[in-house]
Amino acid sequence: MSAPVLSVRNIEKSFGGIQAVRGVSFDVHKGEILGLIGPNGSGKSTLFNCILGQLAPDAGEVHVTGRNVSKMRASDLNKLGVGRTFQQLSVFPKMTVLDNIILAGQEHHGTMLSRLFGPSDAGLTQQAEQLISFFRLTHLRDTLAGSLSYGQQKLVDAAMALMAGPSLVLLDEPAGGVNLTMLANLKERLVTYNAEHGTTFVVIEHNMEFVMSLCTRIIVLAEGHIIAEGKPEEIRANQTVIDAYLGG
Ligand SMILES: Nc1ncnc2c1ncn2[C@@H]1O[C@H](COP(=O)(O)OP(=O)(O)OP(=O)(O)O)[C@@H](O)[C@H]1O
Repeated sequence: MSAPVLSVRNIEKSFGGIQAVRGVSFDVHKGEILGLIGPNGSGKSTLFNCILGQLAPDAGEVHVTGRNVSKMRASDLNKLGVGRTFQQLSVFPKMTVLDNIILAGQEHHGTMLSRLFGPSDAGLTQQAEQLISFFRLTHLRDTLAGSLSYGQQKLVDAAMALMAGPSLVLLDEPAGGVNLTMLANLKERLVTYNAEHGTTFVVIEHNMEFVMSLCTRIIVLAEGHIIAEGKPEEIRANQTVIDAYLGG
């Protein structure tokens, strides 16, 4: 069997006296859409930031397709084929949808120097156009991103994360603040992208309906450790999970 796309091994992270993540381990295999859920303060963001090289864990390792990336910076992880979105939108409001997405591709492809003096495009426009079409944003291609609805900006954000042609994408609360119609659209597009490209997704999300319908497997964190893991229907019926959410 091939190496997991993502292997998280015994990650620990404390802030002063607060043990935010207490020895978390899990694997994610190619093509999975893994949901990472848990009550507020359970350690999801801290774990995400440790995986993505934005926080140095106190202990543990992160492997991407068998390679130890524990000490790697976020920008280098991106070059290895790991994409991400942020809880806060990362679009530039005064740039068009197309330019935002091309810029995300440029960040993946090269340094500032090569972007200034290298070929201006390198196929990025075509790739960006394809993603714009995929997310059904063609009519907004030349619109300034700042004038889009919040949900539309979330779609642009997702397209930006996919510009690197990543094998693994981490989505940080993709459904936050998005209306129901746009949410259904976002979910359907992510599922289709996953089916067409085999891209692996890991998703932190508070919206239970979204997570239950999007994910193939769910891991539940509480107080910094994993309390349950399984298919959405198993998690929905798990009494330990229900108790954790009710504060039991
Ligand atoms: N930079 C920090 N300094 C101090 N404590 C922190 C820091 N970041 C997180 N914590 C604490 O670590 C614990 C886990 O927080 P974390 O944000 O990872 O949880 P979460 O599950 O993502 O929460 P939420 O769902 O509310 O975003 C919390 O007790 C939080 O207060």
